[in-house]
Amino acid sequence: MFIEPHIKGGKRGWIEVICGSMFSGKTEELIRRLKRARIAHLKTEIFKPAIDTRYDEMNVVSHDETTIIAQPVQHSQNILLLADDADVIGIDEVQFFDSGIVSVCEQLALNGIRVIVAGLDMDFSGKPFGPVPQLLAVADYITKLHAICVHCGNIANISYRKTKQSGQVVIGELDVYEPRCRVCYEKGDEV
Ligand SMILES: Nc1ncnc2c1ncn2[C@@H]1O[C@H](COP(=O)(O)OP(=O)(O)O)[C@@H](O)[C@H]1O
Ligand SMILES: Cc1cn([C@H]2C[C@H](O)[C@@H](COP(=O)(O)O)O2)c(=O)[nH]c1=O
Ligand SMILES: [Zn+2]
Repeated sequence: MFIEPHIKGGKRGWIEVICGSMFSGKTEELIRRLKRARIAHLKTEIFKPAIDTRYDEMNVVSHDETTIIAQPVQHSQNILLLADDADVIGIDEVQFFDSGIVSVCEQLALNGIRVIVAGLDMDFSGKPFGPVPQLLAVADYITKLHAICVHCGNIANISYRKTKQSGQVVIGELDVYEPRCRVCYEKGDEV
């Protein structure tokens, strides 16, 4: 479990990254941290890339249907404009943002904001996904989560794509992806 850092005096910002495969609980963990911040009477703002309309155009929704109100944005720079006077900012599906999201997060943290981002560390082929490696490099706190391999019940670290689509970005759910462990991932369609 992630323990919120206790900062002595002054308003200091920092960057938290929650990463892992699909179904590992990234969105649930993001929502949990944001709800706790609200309980502490902190002002929160939540953003997601406009491309992700799977469950809902506006809200961030986990696979288990936990929900929180969010603002869809087209470009990372919009977040700086919409941040208002937030104490805590959450960003889901951060892998889909342009590379400018890294400096946006750093700027927000410099401004004293706690920035929590959640996203896929790897795509379906095992390649690092979009800005996530750079975000991991500049993060103050990192949480790596794991799903359960749908074939053997072990810890799953990667999202296996069940279709033949080859592009990096293919929005989908269990119809397109399943979380797998290393061994079951290597077996491909022969699992
Ligand atoms: N194979 C699986 N392993 C773990 N959780 C799963 C699996 N399949 C479905 N789930 C559900 O997905 C939830 C996590 O959803 P979510 O937070 O949206 O994950 P992520 O954002 O990492 O894709 C779990 O609490 C569980 O109910
Ligand atoms: C592995 C992988 C995933 N995607 C897409 C599929 C989903 O729409 C999101 C991930 O959502 P989650 O909250 O982490 O379950 O990303 C993709 O476009 N390309 C990939 O390689
Ligand atoms: Zn497995």
